[in-house]
Amino acid sequence: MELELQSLALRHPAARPNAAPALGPLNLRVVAGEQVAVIGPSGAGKTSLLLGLGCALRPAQGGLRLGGQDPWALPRPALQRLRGQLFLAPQTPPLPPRQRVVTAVLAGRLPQLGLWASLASLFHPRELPAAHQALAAFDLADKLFERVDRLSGGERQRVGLARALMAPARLWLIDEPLSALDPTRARQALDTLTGQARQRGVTLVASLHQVELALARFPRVMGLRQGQLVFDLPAADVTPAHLAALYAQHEHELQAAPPLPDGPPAAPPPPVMMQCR
Ligand SMILES: Nc1ncnc2c1ncn2[C@@H]1O[C@H](COP(=O)(O)OP(=O)(O)OP(=O)(O)O)[C@@H](O)[C@H]1O
Repeated sequence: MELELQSLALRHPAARPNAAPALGPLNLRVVAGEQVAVIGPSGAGKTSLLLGLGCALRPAQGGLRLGGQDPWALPRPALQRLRGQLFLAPQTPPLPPRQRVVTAVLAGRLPQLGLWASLASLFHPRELPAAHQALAAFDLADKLFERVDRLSGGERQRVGLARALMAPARLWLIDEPLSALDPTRARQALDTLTGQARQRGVTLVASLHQVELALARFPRVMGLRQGQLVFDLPAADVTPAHLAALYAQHEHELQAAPPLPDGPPAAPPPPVMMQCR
């Protein structure tokens, strides 16, 4: 799904009336099937951007087009249909505590089921093989019938990501998918997400605190700071100077410079050093 922002500004309903917008005004275009990482210090506007793209936050100013449509100009049923084509994964997936993992993952399918089929699926999970496959992609196949409240934080986060593989979505909006994962799991989860998005032709926009992974795994990287776009570049063109400017006064969120994209190939890769949280 293609997306376009024209001087888009976003405010949270609870924001002080005189507060600056959480995001923008911002111009942006992402073509269908593209993969974009959004980085920036805490409070930069990354989550707000994803909420705006996911039609969970109404523009305060400017325009938004998703797949060529202005979602906020659509009649309600059409807006609901459009929302069914978006998958918005919050940092902490809202998983009911006593729910089984299988039910939580199959909930990703709900936008394409009717009301009765949705209700029935709560009691008699259908499509078990698909749920199993989605979980296996995140190394969670053995948790299919486990209760959600018996999972670790990282496992819960991966269940939230497995839902994306079940969703009939054309746009995945993923907020900090790796915050509860160790470095190895983080790399695996990101490879699964980007690989699956590519296979399905889904557009992927993900906010990340792991700058080195954003640069290594995404072709395009946007830097946000105080709601403004600092850069929007191919990952290979992002330099340590860009990152230093993006994280100025927030250096604790960026503890080391990334390996230079065209640095000497003989050197062994440095350990994962940039823990931005
Ligand atoms: N629910 C809210 N009500 C009012 N203001 C908010 C709300 N959520 C975020 N903001 C404000 O909007 C701005 C952008 O916040 P946002 O959560 O989008 O940043 P972020 O880059 O995702 O931060 P983080 O990396 O810490 O998650 C901040 O100034 C923040 O204080």
